[in-house]
Amino acid sequence: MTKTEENMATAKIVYASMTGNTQEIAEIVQEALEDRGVPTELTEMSQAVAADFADADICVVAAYTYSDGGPGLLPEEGEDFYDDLRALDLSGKVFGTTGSGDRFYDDFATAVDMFADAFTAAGATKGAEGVKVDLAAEAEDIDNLEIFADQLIAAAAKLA
Ligand SMILES: Cc1cc2nc3c(=O)[nH]c(=O)nc-3n(C[C@H](O)[C@H](O)[C@H](O)COP(=O)(O)O)c2cc1C
Repeated sequence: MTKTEENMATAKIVYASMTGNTQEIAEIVQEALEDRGVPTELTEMSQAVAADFADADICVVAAYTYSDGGPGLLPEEGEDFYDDLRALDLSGKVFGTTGSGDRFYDDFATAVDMFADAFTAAGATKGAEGVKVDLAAEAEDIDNLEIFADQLIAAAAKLA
């Protein structure tokens, strides 16, 4: 496992965002983790490969949900990433998922659940329930994202 000198966990957040809502959510999580002493790398999904999670103790995906009329609900740039993620061995790592959606849709923020399933398939341990945000994050969402960060850190400490 990757550890800093103080035996503190490190985190990696990969996000997909079309209009900025999920990017902001990812940045809120990054800031919350860093405020709590966890060095956190933030990468846009099309610039990342799932195997990058091998270098982190806490793995986070933040993704919007996008239904194109077909069965797909993942961001287009997330489809390969999703398949690659499922095929990894991330045992010993903690994961959390979050993202923006729109309550107007029946499949509200379903990508948050789908990425959680992919992490589970990869053998990672869920450190916090997924946080689904309706459009842009508001004060209550920010509180929930800070709790999410706390729970991920606590879960990583337990696994270490
Ligand atoms: C064509 C289209 C389809 C969408 N489908 C869904 C959907 O199935 N479920 C959902 O929760 N949100 C859906 N959304 C809403 C987006 O997920 C929402 O606007 C989100 O805030 C976008 O996040 P971003 O700003 O990070 O890109 C859809 C948006 C568009 C434009």
